Amino acid sequence: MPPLDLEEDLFPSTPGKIKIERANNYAMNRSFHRCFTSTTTMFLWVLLLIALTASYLSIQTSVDSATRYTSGDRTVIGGRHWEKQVRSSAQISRFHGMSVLVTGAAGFVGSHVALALKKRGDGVVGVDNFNNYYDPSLKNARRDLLQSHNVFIVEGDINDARVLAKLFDVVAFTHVMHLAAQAGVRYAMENPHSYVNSNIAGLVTLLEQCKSADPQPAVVWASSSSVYGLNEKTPFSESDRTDQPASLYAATKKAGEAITHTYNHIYGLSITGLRFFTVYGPWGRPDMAYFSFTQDIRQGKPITIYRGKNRVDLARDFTYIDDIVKGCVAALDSSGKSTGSGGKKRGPAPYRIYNLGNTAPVTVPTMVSLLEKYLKKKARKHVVTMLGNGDVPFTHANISLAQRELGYKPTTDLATGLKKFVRWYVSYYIEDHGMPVYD
Ligand SMILES: O=C(O)[C@H]1O[C@H](OP(=O)(O)OP(=O)(O)OC[C@H]2O[C@@H](n3ccc(=O)[nH]c3=O)[C@H](O)[C@@H]2O)[C@H](O)[C@@H](O)[C@@H]1O
Repeated sequence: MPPLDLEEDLFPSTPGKIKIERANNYAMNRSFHRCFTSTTTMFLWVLLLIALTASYLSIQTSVDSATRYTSGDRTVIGGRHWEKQVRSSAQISRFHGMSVLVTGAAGFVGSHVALALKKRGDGVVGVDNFNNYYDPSLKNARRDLLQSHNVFIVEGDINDARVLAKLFDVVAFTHVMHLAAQAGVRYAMENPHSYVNSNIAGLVTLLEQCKSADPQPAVVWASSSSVYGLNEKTPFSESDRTDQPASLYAATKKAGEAITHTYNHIYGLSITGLRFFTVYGPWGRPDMAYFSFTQDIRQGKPITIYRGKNRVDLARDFTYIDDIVKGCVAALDSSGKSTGSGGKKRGPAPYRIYNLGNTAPVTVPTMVSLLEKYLKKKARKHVVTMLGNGDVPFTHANISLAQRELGYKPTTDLATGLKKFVRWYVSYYIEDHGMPVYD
């Protein structure tokens, strides 16, 4: 009689188990025969796989190197379809409109700025590496939103000079809105190299492309309020010292300001650096406190609130996204031209730095109580003394320079802005997924 569960014996969980447990001849013969047949089949499959892999690799090497990249929707970068999408996205539909390359276009600020520019008739092309620093599905959703407004986002890294060169081959960008960066203050202790990679190496790769382009674009880019570091003089003004950063993140942004200055000085690139102050709002970054607190409060999880020395509450000059977008667009509009071309400077070009804040610092516990109100749920608060993790106790922007030169005037206070954020959060995460709005 053959053993009943032969299949199980042929795939023993412990190698050799079959011999010990089932040693009758019939089983051995059948096993040997089956094993032999399956080994031959497997061998043939392996041969086939090797042949397929070899032919795939040979096709790939014969194709232009730039076409090896593929975009998120598997569009071949540099291919005809890709080029058509880039051109269509860069189409200007208003008199004296700009064509803008937005880096970090699937990010929080990038997606908002890209959409605002497109809506008023500028040509916009995005580039983003869709990394997983936070949930990439949120970035994909932002991409879908932009796509529905005919803004195409190329999936590529700003460190990839070939992708940037391809983009500039296809479109003579008048402006670059550079928002791609490794954000977050505390994460720099976990992954320091990602800050150097994006905020320094990536910035230089992008500037190299901009300086060589003919015509050169004007560059507007995101610096950070964190460059004021351990300063105690408030509010922070652009002319204040920025030589005592409290985090590696801040240090890379400060380095970015120095690097952009050299490209302005040597190559005549028009540069505007915007020091953003804790930007928040709909479609925001889940790593930021207001966002992660919202998630935790909703789920009944405890939140950790940092407190300064002597039990002083930490405070931030929280700035609403719509105000930031207006500041970015005004900076682009007023940027002035780069003077060089093909890597040669032909005269001095503007170099500007502005604070984009709200000028109304709010403490973290007050921010939490606003969230509690809008979520209709109490937070489980765990208050701890601020760790030496790169945080600064207080930020407060002096925005008079941006007010004067950009016409920047923030209009949204934290209560109004957080209410809008919670409304978006509920519609995006809860209503869209069929879950109850409030617990
Ligand atoms: O203004 C800026 O330049 C920076 O603003 C934010 O940095 P931060 O102000 O630290 O924003 P959050 O991480 O949202 O923290 C806000 C406040 O909440 C506090 N916090 C954060 C996290 C937490 O678990 N508990 C807590 O009390 C922080 O100490 C801080 O005072 C952004 O995350 C940076 O990318 C940006 O560059």
